[in-house]
Amino acid sequence: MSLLQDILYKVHLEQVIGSTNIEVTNVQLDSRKVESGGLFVAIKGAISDGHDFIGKAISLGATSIVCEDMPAEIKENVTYVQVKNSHEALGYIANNFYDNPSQKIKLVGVTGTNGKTTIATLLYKLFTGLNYKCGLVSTVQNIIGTKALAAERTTPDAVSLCALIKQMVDEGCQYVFMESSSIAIDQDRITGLDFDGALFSNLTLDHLDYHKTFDNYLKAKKKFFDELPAHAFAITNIDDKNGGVMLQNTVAKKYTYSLKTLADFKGRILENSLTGLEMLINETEVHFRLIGEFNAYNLLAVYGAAVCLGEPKDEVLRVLSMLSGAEGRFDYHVSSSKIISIVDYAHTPDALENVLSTIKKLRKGSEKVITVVGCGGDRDHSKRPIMAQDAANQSDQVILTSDNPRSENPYTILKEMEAGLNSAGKRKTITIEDRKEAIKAAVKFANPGDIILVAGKGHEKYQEINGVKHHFDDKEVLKEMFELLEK
Ligand SMILES: CC(=O)N[C@H]1[C@@H](OP(=O)(O)OP(=O)(O)OC[C@H]2O[C@@H](n3ccc(=O)[nH]c3=O)[C@H](O)[C@@H]2O)O[C@H](CO)[C@@H](O)[C@@H]1O[C@H](C)C(=O)N[C@@H](C)C(=O)N[C@H](CCC(=O)O)C(=O)O
Ligand SMILES: Nc1ncnc2c1ncn2[C@@H]1O[C@H](COP(=O)(O)OP(=O)(O)OP(=O)(O)O)[C@@H](O)[C@H]1O
Ligand SMILES: N[C@H](CCC[C@H](N)C(=O)O)C(=O)O
Ligand SMILES: [Mg+2]
Repeated sequence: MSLLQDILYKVHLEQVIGSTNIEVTNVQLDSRKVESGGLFVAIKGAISDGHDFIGKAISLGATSIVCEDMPAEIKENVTYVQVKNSHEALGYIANNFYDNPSQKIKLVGVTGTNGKTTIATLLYKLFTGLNYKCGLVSTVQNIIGTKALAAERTTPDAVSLCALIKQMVDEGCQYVFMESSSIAIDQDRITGLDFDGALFSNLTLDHLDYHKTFDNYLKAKKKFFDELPAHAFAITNIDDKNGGVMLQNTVAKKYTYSLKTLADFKGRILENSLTGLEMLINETEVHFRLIGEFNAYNLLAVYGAAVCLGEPKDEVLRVLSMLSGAEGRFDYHVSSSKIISIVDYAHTPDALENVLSTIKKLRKGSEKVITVVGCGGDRDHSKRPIMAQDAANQSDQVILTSDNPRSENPYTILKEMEAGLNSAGKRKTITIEDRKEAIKAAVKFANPGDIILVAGKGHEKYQEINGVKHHFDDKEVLKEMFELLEK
């Protein structure tokens, strides 16, 4: 329990009606979860307006309300706090309510279009390997020590996030590695957290449905670095066009990593094959189990962060060389008839291009590349035609299929993808809406030595159709089809 006046520390107040000298027992941004003695923060969202649920929150026992607009009806025994920005206020309130857990551990955040999960997961595995108890907040899962919890989003809302970090602190974690998605940064889900370090991977096309312009998307990522404290470190990929911009206005200690130019953490790829990466990192030669140039970047970022956190370089490289990546990221399998299948979470044009160019470089001879790919519904439309053509550019055969159609008609999504194909692309592409049938067709088309890429869903264990999540697992379906067709 805490006093409302303490919980409001750092919040920009406009007006207060009622006493702030009252106890708050729970903080909620969803009226349906409010319990007796609760503080309800009304947020204007994309779908609904939390201000419409203030009455409901009070009927469930809320005694404090934080809002941008004062309601017409003011109830006795309820304290109303008007703020300029409810999202930002919620960030500070959540941190104060949970007693600022991020100040009690080392917290490192990762942002960028692609690579966040990989980098955060590798950091978690590395520091666990260095004998620390660690927490992970990621798209695939959240982990406290060795206990895995399901993750609903990449970066949870401010209340769930602070509660999670508090649990990590209470259970003795010394480090927390987390993904900071651009949407979460924009919605102040990470406002008020005390970061010790931040990493930037890259910025390419995604989430324009939400951010509207590339400039807004860039600004959301940059806000993370602009708000870092001076004691934190900030590491950027200087080979990315926007890598420098990210650190322009930060007061944190600045570091760079690169595969192409001089940098604090400099890497060079000596060999890139299906057995892994042979790299020179700041003059030390190391072999890694991860595959592909994009993972060379991820490994450099992880190495840089570990060095910034004071770990001995040789020990970092020794542990890092033994690690595998995150589930569903370049997840590689060879069937009994020697057909190679790769499940990868590439769901942006850049990621798809990277995965396919990695596959291309790994090909030895005349093996065919068969790509199965779709695009998610209720997400950025602009990436759909581009991803179809990207797939066609670097594959011998493309099967367009459904990803998570969500509330959209899957055929509309597929039509938008097909519209991006040039005539050569059209000739090698077929569309099979049913994802299971699409994977089956790919396995049928493949001969020994050929490579099947199933892109877009990676670790996901479901397919979301009209608000219902049906069990679906690309790796499981591939296995089933190999068993069925290779008998
Ligand atoms: C577009 C977006 O990010 N939406 C998120 C956002 O919703 P919103 O603010 O628009 O909420 P809303 O539904 O309009 O409701 C407004 C407010 O009214 C409240 N409400 C609503 C109904 C009610 O009865 N009572 C009530 O109090 C809601 O709790 C909310 O506070 O805030 C909600 C609470 O945190 C999130 O659940 C919701 O995530 C939706 C489900 C989502 O799909 N988000 C995705 C796009 C997302 O966040 N992705 C990123 C990036 C992914 C990546 O690249 O890895 C992520 O970090 O996961
Ligand atoms: N550094 C990188 N640069 C470009 N592409 C990458 C990089 N790292 C991974 N990828 C590709 O992007 C896909 C997603 O990687 P990852 O899950 O690590 O990214 P993410 O930023 O967490 O994505 P999301 O925002 O959806 O959670 C991978 O499956 C791979 O195809
Ligand atoms: N975190 C990303 C994941 C996309 C994964 C893809 N399978 C899809 O459903 O579009 C998002 O919510 O936009
Ligand atoms: Mg992620």
